Amino acid sequence: MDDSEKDFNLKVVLVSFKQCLTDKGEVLLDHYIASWKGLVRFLNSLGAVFSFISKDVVSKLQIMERLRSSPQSEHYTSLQSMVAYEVSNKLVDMDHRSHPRHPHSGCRTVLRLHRALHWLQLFLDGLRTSSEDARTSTLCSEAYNATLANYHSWIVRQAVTVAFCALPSRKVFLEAMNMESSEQAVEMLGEALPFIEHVYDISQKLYAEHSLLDLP
Ligand SMILES: CCCCCCCCCCCCC/C=C/[C@@H](O)[C@H](COP(=O)(O)O)NC(=O)CCCCCCCCCCCCCCC
Repeated sequence: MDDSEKDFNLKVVLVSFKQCLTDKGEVLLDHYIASWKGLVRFLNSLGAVFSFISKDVVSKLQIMERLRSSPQSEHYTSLQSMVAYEVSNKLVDMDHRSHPRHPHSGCRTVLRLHRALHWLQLFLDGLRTSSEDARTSTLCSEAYNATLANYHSWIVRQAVTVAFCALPSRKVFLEAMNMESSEQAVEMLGEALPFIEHVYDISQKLYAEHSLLDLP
């Protein structure tokens, strides 16, 4: 963790998920993208071993930013408006095709990030509730095996497992959050997690209602 990251506070990133939600329960895409950019910045601070992961997230965020700055941008203000627009205009590949027509639809791109948000939620909760001597790599892989692993190829799963071994101890990880103490970091996780869970739950319900949870 180099000094320039010292002023970077994970709490700001995790709590920023709160801004994604409107009082009507919409998930605003600009804030969703901004929160993910914060997560990528934190991930990059953990070391180059995770660069293959952050590169994939950055490429997906770029797809979403292109949609947000396209002539159709007003349809992409929220996940709800995005789903309504892409589904009603048949801009989403609903099943595997030999020649995908919409390989970079907003719906399928956000679905990949949405699944990763579930991993993050389980990992952070594991970090929060585990004992002092818990191994971060175990917490990470347990959360991964319960979520993203189900959607990844064998090769990706192998690469991820190797990357997990590079993770610092729980104590060092909590310190990397730039809070005063481990206790403060655990408390912060308890405050921030509900915001992530709320965004995840609303997105999950939206995707389930439109049968979009298995987009290729
Ligand atoms: C803290 C260490 C971070 C461990 C991250 C665990 C999840 C690892 C997932 C690795 C996948 C990377 C390779 C990409 C595979 C893609 O094929 C695959 C599918 O996309 P496609 O259908 O377009 O191909 N991509 C994905 O599933 C997206 C994966 C995104 C993973 C983001 C992981 C979270 C990053 C934020 C970490 C911040 C940690 C903060 C903790 C205090």
